[in-house]
Amino acid sequence: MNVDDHELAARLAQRAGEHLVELRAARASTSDPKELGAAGDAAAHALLGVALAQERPEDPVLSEHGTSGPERRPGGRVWIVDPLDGTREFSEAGRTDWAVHVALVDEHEVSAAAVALPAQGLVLGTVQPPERPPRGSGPPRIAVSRSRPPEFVAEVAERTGAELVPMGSAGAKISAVVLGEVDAYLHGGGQYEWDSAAPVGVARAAGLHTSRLDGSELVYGRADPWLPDLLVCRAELAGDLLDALSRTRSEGSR
Ligand SMILES: Nc1ncnc2c1ncn2[C@@H]1O[C@H](COP(=O)(O)O)[C@@H](OP(=O)(O)O)[C@H]1O
Repeated sequence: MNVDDHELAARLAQRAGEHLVELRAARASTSDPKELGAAGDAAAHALLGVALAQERPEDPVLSEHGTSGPERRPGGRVWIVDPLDGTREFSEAGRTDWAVHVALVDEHEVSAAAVALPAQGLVLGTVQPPERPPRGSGPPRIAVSRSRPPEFVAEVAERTGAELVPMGSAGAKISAVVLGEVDAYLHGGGQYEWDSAAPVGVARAAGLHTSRLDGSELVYGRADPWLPDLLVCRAELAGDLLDALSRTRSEGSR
């Protein structure tokens, strides 16, 4: 079957997600959490690698396990995948904040993407970008890492009157913004392109603001995959959040 890149991303994220749900159910009582996370990551990685080699043999694939397939060309097409984002949350019974990321990057932009949230029964993708519900009343809600929240977020929350919502997985946090469950996601201190490429592609397709914390563009498909910080938020909040970030950082560096 010849499917386009948007459909392929969604189909593969869904398939890897279903596999992870089965594996999690089958091994939950027997594995220790680290082993369960590693087994899930390895299984989803193998599934995505085989499927992309079959469906797109001319494209390289980048993940935290390295690059496979043909050699990468600067600015050329590359699939950037995170087979299991939120490994820690995947191995904690009952948690739903983990995800599968599949993105296609071309000329340093995400051109097709999907994020599966298998424990929530959802796949969000550029094939059919989800519509966000209107923002409710009340203070803005900012999703942050539950295990490694950046030190400046409390200050940004205070300046903007926002509430912090700790959550695992970059994909789950960006999806929560896409779905209107929170209004923003702030991350600083470290990440790689595979942690954000797919959910940022979906967020952009859904009309959200996406940038580095200094407001500059997020650039994907670079030789060095280190992409340590990002902001994803409702477009109408971007000005206030970037301003609060800039003040917090300049006061902090004095
Ligand atoms: N300081 C840091 N350095 C490198 N990776 C980081 C990081 N902080 C978060 N990440 C990665 O970003 C993803 C989301 O993290 P968090 O839940 O803390 O927001 C996780 O990916 P994995 O689960 O795929 O390892 C995590 O490893």
